[in-house]
Amino acid sequence: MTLSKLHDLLNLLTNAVTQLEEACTKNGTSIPDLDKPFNTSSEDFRKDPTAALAANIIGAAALHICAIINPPQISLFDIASGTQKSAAFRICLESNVAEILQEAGPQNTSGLAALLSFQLDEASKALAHMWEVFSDPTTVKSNEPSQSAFTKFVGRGKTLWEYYDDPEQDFRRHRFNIGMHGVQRFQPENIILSSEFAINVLINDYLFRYDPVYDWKAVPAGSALVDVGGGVGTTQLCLAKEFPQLKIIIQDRSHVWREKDPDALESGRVSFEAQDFFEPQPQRDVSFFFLKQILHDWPDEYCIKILTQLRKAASPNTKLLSMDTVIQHACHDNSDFTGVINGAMPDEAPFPLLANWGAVNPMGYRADMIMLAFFNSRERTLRDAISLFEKSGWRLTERCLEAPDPLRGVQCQVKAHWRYNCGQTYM
Ligand SMILES: C[S@@+](CC[C@H](N)C(=O)[O-])C[C@H]1O[C@@H](n2cnc3c(N)ncnc32)[C@H](O)[C@@H]1O
Repeated sequence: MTLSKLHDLLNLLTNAVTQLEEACTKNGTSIPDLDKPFNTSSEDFRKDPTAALAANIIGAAALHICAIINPPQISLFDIASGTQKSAAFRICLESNVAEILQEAGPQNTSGLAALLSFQLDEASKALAHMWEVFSDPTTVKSNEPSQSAFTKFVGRGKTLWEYYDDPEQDFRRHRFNIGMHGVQRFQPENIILSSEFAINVLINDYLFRYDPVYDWKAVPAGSALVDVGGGVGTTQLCLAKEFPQLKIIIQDRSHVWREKDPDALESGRVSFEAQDFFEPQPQRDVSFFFLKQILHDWPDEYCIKILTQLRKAASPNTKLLSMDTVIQHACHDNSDFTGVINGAMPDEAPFPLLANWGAVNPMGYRADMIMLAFFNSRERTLRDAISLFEKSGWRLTERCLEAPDPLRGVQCQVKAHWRYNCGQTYM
């Protein structure tokens, strides 16, 4: 390879630093100072989409340069020894050394700490057994959650959800539920509310577009939204507060339902229902079915069962909103969904970066591995999603990128919001 690629990357990086500087000067923000303790306001600069994108370009270009220039054996050892950092981190976390996580107050930090703790406990243990699953001809191609690394080697025959039902695992189940609050730390605050957003950002001559999730204000009073597998109900709380005209029903397995969010209940606009999503839904008028981080837990065959139950309970006007990661290919994708699915194609990184933003966009791919280890499931590409929904009687009509900074490093578990319509396509 000639050195020109390095020059290209360097130019990209330098231009992005200039853009970031201009955005920070305009907004009166600054970038974090590694010599000072973490402070929530040190992340404020990313609220400006131009600054957030510039930061991503800088990070992606810098890591891309490292990948080219570092000796391969060092890169390999970094990967292989990653468990040392995880082990040290877990000790810090469990023994409360990581006081820094508490600086922003318990509401904001406990979710993140619980999520990290889950990652270092259940998830790390399951991932450690991936080779055993891959090297066994009876499990390597399995699409059954009962054959996953977690079920076979950690849950001793129980899937994650069955494992959490065991009273001995009350602590871990509780931690998982709190950890789902932590997931929100990787998304824009009030992600579900991020409607009425339509920003265009021009950076390094590339146009980035952000779309609305849903125009909740336009929803008629009394409309019912059913959050299927909604956990303890945190996602819906802000929706209930902002849009009191909505009637919100949160469904989950009965064990989770015991832990429902007290704030959500107090609001009086949210009710909880024990409901297995593989079973028929109660017959009633539902305006929205909402699925957040449910489908990625299940292999296709199971997703089709869940979606088909929702389809059977839907009226012609029912919409299905699904929030999940959309995995991007590392190479350029020239699919064209123009006129078929609004906002279908993700914004790709500028050349010569990898189209999927490479190392600054790791979250979706990490989650993909976790879904495999726990459930023999996966994160899906847009094409995967289209196919899944088609097979279940739904038509994917729209994909909304989150706003305002979907490409932010840690946030790159890009929550895409797909809007589905009950069309004429139900079999
Ligand atoms: C990854 S969590 C997502 C929770 C919530 N939607 C959120 O984003 O915070 C998956 C949820 O699916 C629930 N779940 C698993 N199996 C279920 C089933 N058969 N019926 C209903 N909920 C189920 C779990 O209890 C858990 O709360």
